[in-house]
Amino acid sequence: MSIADRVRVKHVELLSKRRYELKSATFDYRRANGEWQTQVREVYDRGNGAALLPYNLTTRCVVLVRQFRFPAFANGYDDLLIEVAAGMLDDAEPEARIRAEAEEEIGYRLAHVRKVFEAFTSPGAVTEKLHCFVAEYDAAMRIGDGGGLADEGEDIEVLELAIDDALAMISDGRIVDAKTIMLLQYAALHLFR
Ligand SMILES: Nc1nc2c(ncn2[C@@H]2O[C@H](COP(=O)(O)OP(=O)(O)O[C@H]3O[C@H](CO)[C@@H](O)[C@H](O)[C@@H]3O)[C@@H](O)[C@H]2O)c(=O)[nH]1
Ligand SMILES: [Mg+2]
Repeated sequence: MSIADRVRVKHVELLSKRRYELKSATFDYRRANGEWQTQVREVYDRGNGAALLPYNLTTRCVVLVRQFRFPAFANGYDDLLIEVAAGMLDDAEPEARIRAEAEEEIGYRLAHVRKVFEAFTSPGAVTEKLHCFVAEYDAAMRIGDGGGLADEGEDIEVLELAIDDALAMISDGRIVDAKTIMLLQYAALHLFR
């Protein structure tokens, strides 16, 4: 099913373009009752991304990262964020990008990675679609310390946590990142039983 016949884009204005693009779109939308309504929406386009939860069924552990996120800090979160490893695609294929991020951010060279779902992370304002992966890992796959690219400002700590502890950290507010919550809950439902 297409909804293209319900949308007529009339005007798109570029508001800002430094590293990424912020636009304002004016469009007509045909409402459920058939009436056309003009709307204006700001749209932030940073491209798409990929995220990964490595898991080990024998040790019942997962690998996460901890890093500073200025937008969360600006919104009152006074701590480093605990997240899954993730990166922006920069036009690469999601699987290739997430394998590279796993090496850069957590220092693991993974064997099989498996996409489990795609998710729009903030569809009212941001175009981003996130490709979410899981992968089995073990100690033999560790090839380095991870940590990210210091010259891009990354300063990433690698955390290996028991899945039960990570799930408890969602409940008590120590994990507040959406993609991380989604992947941990996926793991609880489908991987660790
Ligand atoms: N100079 C500059 N650097 C930026 C800016 N925005 C991001 N960066 C830098 O660009 C790099 C992007 O690193 P990635 O690992 O590719 O991306 P990410 O920030 O981890 O993104 C992941 O998480 C985001 C938040 O959940 C997701 O939005 C994204 O899709 C991806 O999953 C980081 O070094 C980051 O600091 C900016 O406006 N200016
Ligand atoms: Mg990243």
